[in-house]
Amino acid sequence: MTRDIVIIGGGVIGLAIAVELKLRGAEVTVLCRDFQAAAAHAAAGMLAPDAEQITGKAMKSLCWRSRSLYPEWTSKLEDLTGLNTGYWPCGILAPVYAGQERKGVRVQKGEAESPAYWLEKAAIHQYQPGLGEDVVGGWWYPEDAQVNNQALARVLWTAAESLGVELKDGITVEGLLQQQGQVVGVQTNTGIIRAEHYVLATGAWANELLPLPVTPRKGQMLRVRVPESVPELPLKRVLFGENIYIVPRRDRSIIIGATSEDVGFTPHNTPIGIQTLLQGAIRLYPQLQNYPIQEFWWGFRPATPDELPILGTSHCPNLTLATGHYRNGILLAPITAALIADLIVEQKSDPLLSHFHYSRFQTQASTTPMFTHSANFSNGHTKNSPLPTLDSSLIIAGKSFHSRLMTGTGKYRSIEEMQQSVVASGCEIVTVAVRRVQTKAPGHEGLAEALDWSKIWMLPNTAGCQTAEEAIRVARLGREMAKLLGQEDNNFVKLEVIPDPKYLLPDPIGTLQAAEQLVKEGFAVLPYINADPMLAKRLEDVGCATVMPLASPIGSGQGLKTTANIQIIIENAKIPVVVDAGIGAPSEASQAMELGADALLINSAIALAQNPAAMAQAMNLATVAGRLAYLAGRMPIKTYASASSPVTGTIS
Ligand SMILES: Cc1cc2nc3c(=O)[nH]c(=O)nc-3n(C[C@H](O)[C@H](O)[C@H](O)COP(=O)(O)OP(=O)(O)OC[C@H]3O[C@@H](n4cnc5c(N)ncnc54)[C@H](O)[C@@H]3O)c2cc1C
Ligand SMILES: CC(=O)[C@@H](O)[C@H](O)COP(=O)(O)O
Repeated sequence: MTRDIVIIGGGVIGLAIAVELKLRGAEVTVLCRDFQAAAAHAAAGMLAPDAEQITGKAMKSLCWRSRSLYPEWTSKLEDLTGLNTGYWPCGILAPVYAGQERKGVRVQKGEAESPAYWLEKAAIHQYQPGLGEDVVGGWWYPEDAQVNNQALARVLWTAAESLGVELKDGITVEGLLQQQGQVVGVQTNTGIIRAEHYVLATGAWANELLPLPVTPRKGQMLRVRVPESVPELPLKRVLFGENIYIVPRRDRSIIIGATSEDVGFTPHNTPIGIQTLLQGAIRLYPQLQNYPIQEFWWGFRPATPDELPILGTSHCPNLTLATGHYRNGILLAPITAALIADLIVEQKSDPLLSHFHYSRFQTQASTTPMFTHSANFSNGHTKNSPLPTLDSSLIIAGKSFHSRLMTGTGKYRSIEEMQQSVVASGCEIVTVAVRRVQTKAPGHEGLAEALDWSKIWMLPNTAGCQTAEEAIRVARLGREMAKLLGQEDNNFVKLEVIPDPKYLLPDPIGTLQAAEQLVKEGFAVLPYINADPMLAKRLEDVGCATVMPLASPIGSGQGLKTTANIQIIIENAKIPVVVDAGIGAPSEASQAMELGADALLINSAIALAQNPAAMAQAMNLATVAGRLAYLAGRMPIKTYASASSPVTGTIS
């Protein structure tokens, strides 16, 4: 059984899963950037699959199952905590105006598990006094309900705490550290945290960590209060109109929501947003106009292109996805928790989960292939690609990159050739020799200005440094250089300590000393080393961000001469392994990636090609091909031939 689980995200989904996993005996940690920023607090708390007119058999079934879990689930949480969730099976009334009847989508009683009743004008006004005069009828959904989502979020947090879940608020996960198809840790703002299994439940922010098609859909809300002069609760059920809903709580507050805006993570309430809500609410239920306003707020729904959640396994066997719940995350919390816990703890996959798997987005021709960035294919050939694209980002010191090819800037015949090659390579990281830029060495004049540093991440290198002390000094200059070029937060340095100009072989002792010091100073250190597995381990232990073993001497173009040692380094490293130097041809680039290298750094083979830009593109394709081949898994090598066509079952 999987026991040690980290959940990233402490919204309603992350906490519901945490509680469920803990109740099933797992050790659970929840890492949450900001509990208060979760959509869980911003929602209205409607449990409304019928009023929302959820279509699609699988989604309907998921929603109905979740709604039916609610009474037992909330009473279990209330027993655990002694707190109230405000669950209220109040039903939802959906009044309509002339011309707005929801023709053709009516759920009639008996058609499914969820009844709905049409009320004519007289009936609806009698059933719910105080509706706007122009309401001409409406649907009554008796099974829909509500929960006080803010109370629920608190109850879930308290339940998790009392069960012994480790709750860490204020922790941002900056990257998923992956090695050989597994998540081996998460890089956080306070260091690396490791577990056996990980759950991604970061709501609208999911694609900061994985290239999932989850985007924020902003919703603005407000709350009014029933004045004391009104003795009875005037509303005892949710009113659900076109683009407006009114949710009365038992504590006399009334929630009015919600806008649906595609504005990214733009914060704040806006006059137009609030005006639209107030107009809609007053038309539906006019007496609201005199109720005192208590509060405005906004939140971000995690939306997906098909408006369905992303649930289940991922490209890594020890990473489970639970995000993209869009408008129905409060409703779907109990079923999500149950299905995800079944999957992780019991390896039991409910058939429903197959409808919500992330891979549905990979088969659409128009969608960027998941986990592999299209920037790797600058001619766009991947648009309809049937390639297995189960790759994730390259993460170095918590920063994610889609391209696994890094390039350099030296040895080009002209700045223009260098610029074209960088573009053709699709690379996102370019290394720059700090000393050569500072001294404006030949070929390095105007270099800093030649690239668009808003798109390319600079990797300052300490080329030309013969001792640890020199390298430390140049690394500090490099950090300042990156800052001057607008990369304020760039703390990367490619550490080169090379005493000998003939073979350009790095000094292992000087490199280790400099690395230790630079890590202490807060650098993300990427040390260039001979392919020495022991040294690689020592550098990892002192906190380097990667190791960069050489394939063969710098600029030699001899290709992979250190295969066996690189293989050992890859096998043992928990940080990315970047094969650097000596790659001469795309076949060698591919070969290094096929071994399982996380990335490559190639300079001379591109700069010295007859057509550098074409070679850059070839290196790009080879890097991607090698990576895919590594992920796909090479067939075993056999001593003897083995017929390709089956011999069994043939006609004799
Ligand atoms: C205005 C509005 C009204 C809504 N009304 C309803 C409704 O009536 N009924 C309903 O069912 N649903 C409703 N929803 C939708 C529902 O709120 C969401 O679907 C649900 O809250 C999603 O839950 P979640 O846990 O996935 O994400 P969230 O609740 O947003 O939680 C995500 C958490 O992850 C944390 N996080 C993000 N990135 C990181 C990181 N890198 N490291 C660490 N932590 C991270 C965030 O800080 C946050 O705390 C509404 C949403 C909005 C905005
Ligand atoms: C630019 C740079 O950092 C080089 O020192 C690097 O090692 C690349 O080597 P090749 O030029 O052999 O690709």
